[in-house]
Amino acid sequence: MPETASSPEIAPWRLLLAYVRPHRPALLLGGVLSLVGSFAGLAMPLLAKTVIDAFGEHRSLVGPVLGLTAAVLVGAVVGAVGRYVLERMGEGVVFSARRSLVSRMLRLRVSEVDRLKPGDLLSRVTSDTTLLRAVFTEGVVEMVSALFMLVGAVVAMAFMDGFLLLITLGVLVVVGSLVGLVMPRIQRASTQAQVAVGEMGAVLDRVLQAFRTVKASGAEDREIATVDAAAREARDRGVAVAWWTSIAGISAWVAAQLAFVAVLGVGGARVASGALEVSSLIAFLLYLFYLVAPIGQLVQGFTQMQNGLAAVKRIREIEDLPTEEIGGQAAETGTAPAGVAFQDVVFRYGDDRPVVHDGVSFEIPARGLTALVGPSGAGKSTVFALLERFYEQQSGTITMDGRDIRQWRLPDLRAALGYVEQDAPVLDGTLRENLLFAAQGAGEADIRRVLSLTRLEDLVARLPEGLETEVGHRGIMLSGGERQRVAIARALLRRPRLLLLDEATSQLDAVNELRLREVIAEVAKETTVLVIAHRLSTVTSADRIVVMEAGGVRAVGTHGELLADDDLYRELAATQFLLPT
Ligand SMILES: Nc1ncnc2c1ncn2[C@@H]1O[C@H](COP(=O)(O)OP(=O)(O)OP(=O)(O)O)[C@@H](O)[C@H]1O
Repeated sequence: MPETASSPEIAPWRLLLAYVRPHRPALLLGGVLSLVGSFAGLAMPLLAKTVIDAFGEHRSLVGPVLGLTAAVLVGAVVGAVGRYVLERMGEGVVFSARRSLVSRMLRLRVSEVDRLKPGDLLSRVTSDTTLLRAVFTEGVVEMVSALFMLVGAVVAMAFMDGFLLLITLGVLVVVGSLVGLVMPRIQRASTQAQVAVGEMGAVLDRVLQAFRTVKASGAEDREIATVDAAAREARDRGVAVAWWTSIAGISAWVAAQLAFVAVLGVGGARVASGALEVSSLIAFLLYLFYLVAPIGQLVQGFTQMQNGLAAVKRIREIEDLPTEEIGGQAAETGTAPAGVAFQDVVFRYGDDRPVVHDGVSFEIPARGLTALVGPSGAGKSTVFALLERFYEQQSGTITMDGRDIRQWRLPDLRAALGYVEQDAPVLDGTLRENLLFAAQGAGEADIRRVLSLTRLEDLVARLPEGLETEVGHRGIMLSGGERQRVAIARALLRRPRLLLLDEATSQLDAVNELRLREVIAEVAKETTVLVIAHRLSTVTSADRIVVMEAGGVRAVGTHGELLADDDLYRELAATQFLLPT
């Protein structure tokens, strides 16, 4: 399977070969067995001729009939084994393509995934990879064996009667040209069909992501119509493939019939004149029909090839996207609370996007609670995204422990951070799996400590199977406050040196808010905590508050200092944090 990225100019068939390279022995074995099967098939008319000749010459039929039977049996068995070997190899190709695609996908940069539609990505991993299987089982090998049959039949026919062969070949050339005209249309339609299936996945994904909103907005019918339009497009493209394939098929069939009539007429005359034996004419006609199947096979194989090539291009588009660079050398980074600093950081999400950070500078010492506040869109969550190195700033420096985070090895940097996103998701699985998600090695004592710290013991006691209870879509749905504390517990189990907590904007009830404040205060005693704060309780108990506005840092201070000195903060406190004025 291809390992390297950025090779847009490589021809798709080369990419296809790269997938099959590790499976060459199986392809060879399966191919040879299939050919042997075809060869047995090819011998059939000749063997039939020996039976007819023996009959005509009053010789024993035992030998020729046994030969014919053996050819049928051997051909069937060997062909079946060859087919199995190829199917098996096809599954292997699909498996390795899926594996490499998934591992590539999870290592993509966040900025790349931002631009992709999840549903389309899903369809590339599931349905496009499936098309690779058919390329080798029904594509390449069928085509090779069809060619073999064609050539074999033509050679055998040449031995029997050159003149009749000329007639046959004339018809074949006409068919070949017709099929050649149709092929590019099949190719175009199959690419469009796959794009349409991907698009349908993307539309469906959008609906499922916002399922409740769709229902609450009464938008079911409209969304059904959107999915329907995408499905219709996929169907139309599929029908176009079927249309052109059958045009190619019927042309081959009509040509064979025409050739049959011509050969029967001319051949009959030649038999009458004694230039040709009856048995040879029969064998010739059998071979003529043998040509029909391989031509159909060629058309079918070519269609599969086109599907596969289109799929390989779509798969490759993902494989060519840049992945994260791990960088640096593994280093012992300790477990002490970390200090961080932003210096003149300038950042935008893309070259054509507006500036989000326009010279952000602040410093946070190790240990204690720092609150980031500011109007919506000021760039607070972006501070976290940059610290996690989901994106890279265009200029300026971000340091942790005084060292530029770009010099850190990425896994080391992230291991030092605990990250709780706004509306942090609960993953499908047990509560224990959710807690251990970021720290697989954590022990029972660690779990108990974190559960007590995040005030989750009551929840665990209430759940029917405690930590082993399934939560999320397939199990018990947790409340907003519980989800948030589970997310904090998950981040804390990592023993972060810096905890990044993006408070959800949704209002928590008084009990949950008190619990959250206690949790944050306690965690801040042990480690550095940086909170994007939307609540008064978090802001007032912070050691320092960084006020952000329009991509810059406007002021830094304690709640009291900022209330006295900063107008924006006063306004925020009065409105956003519900401070009595
Ligand atoms: N992944 C992204 N791609 C492109 N633009 C983004 C992305 N994330 C955020 N932005 C833009 O960057 C700006 C700052 O967003 P950010 O989420 O950092 O603000 P915020 O201060 O955290 O806001 P809020 O308090 O509403 O969460 C916004 O204008 C937003 O549209």
